[in-house]
Amino acid sequence: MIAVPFHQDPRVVRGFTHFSRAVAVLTSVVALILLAGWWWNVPLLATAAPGQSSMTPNAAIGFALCGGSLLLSQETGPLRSRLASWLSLAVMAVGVATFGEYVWAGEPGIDYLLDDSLMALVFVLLGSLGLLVSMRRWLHLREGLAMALLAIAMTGLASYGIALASRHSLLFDRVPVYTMLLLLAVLGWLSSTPATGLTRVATADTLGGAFARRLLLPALLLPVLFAFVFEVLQSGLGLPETLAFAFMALFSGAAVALLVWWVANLLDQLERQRRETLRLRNDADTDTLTGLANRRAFDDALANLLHGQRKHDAMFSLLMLDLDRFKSYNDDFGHLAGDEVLHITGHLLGAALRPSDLAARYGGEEFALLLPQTDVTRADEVAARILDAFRSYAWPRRAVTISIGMAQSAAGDGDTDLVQRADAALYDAKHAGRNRAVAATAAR
Ligand SMILES: Nc1nc2c(ncn2[C@@H]2O[C@H](COP(=O)(O)OP(=O)(O)OP(=O)(O)O)[C@@H](O)[C@H]2O)c(=O)[nH]1
Repeated sequence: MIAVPFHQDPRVVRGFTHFSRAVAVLTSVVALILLAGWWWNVPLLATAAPGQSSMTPNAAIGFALCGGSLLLSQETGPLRSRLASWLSLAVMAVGVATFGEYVWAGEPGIDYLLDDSLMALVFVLLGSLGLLVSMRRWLHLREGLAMALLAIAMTGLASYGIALASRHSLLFDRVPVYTMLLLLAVLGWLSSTPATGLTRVATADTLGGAFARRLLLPALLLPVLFAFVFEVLQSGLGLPETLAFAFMALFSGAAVALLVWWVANLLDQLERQRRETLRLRNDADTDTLTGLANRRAFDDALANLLHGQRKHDAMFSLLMLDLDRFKSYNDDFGHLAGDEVLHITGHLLGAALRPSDLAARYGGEEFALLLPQTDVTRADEVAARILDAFRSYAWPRRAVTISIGMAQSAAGDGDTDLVQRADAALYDAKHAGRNRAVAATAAR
């Protein structure tokens, strides 16, 4: 399979970068506010969420450093990226210190995310992720770290869903603020390199990109919803466990079906848009009388093939074709009859070609064929087929013939060289008596 490069949507890439910066600022500011609240013992600021205990310094410092590192990692310049790496190292140090406190201090002098050791792990992972992103190293490892952190944050959020449904204290204390900061920080790090790794698909200007942008967030929220619904069924409504499971299975199925329906709807909408765009583009590139490509489309295709010839030595052939004594046909039978001949010519040329070839109306009663990866010997066979098709066609008024000039592309061809060679060969075909094909090399 040919490797086709990824195409990013620049607006989406900018959006991801702005999101990442906003996350960096938000994380730092929230963490600093909570740290100030803890320092001056302001209950309102120190409290992570109503009714929950305060966010203590380790977590606040860790998130503040993480936000700073995320902000600096997006700036260019070796000094800033080195500073970003150091800040991420400091985040790891917060994790290690937290773990030390947990193991050796005996009493937890710190607050915790899910519990002490898990919070320590979170900061070690978060710091490692930041360090690797800042250094632009080991893509797969850092994405593995991001996924692990995302799983921790999602577990926290799911537990929040359960707590919300049962209205009792949270499964993991102080989940909302910590978990939201963690979730934002991970998404912020992933978005900070929008053109690499997993994020690359979400910023692509393709169908896959559109899906990823619309569906990833709802998919991430599903576990929270599931946990919430299950708890409502069991504790809120007091259903027996079996019944709660049965309803849950029903709910999961319905949720997945809804997601599939959403995907199908999106696919349908995007496909219809794509077809309409193709139709408009096709209309703009098509000659209405003959149904062949118009001059503009021919010029584009020729430029592409010439580019391929220069870059990759990809040879192709050009055929210039001109109806014989068409003026007298018009004079004898009228312009409309002449138009009919042009229309039939479009059919005959289109039928003689492979899907990869291009037949165009070059202008008036002159046509051009582009045959990729075809040398002049093969082009001669195509020309013979076209001449035969013209000879054997049951023309309505009188037989119509066509003359053909052929030329093969060559290294060093400029923009007009090939057309000039094929035109010269066509001129020779006319002068040799018409109703024939002449190759450019023979013509010269
Ligand atoms: N009906 C019709 N005629 C066209 C169209 N475009 C160009 N023509 C006619 O095509 C004729 C071309 O004539 P010439 O260039 O003198 O060449 P020819 O009579 O085909 O003679 P040779 O090319 O030497 O064989 C002119 O009479 C144009 O009016 C078109 O869209 N419809």
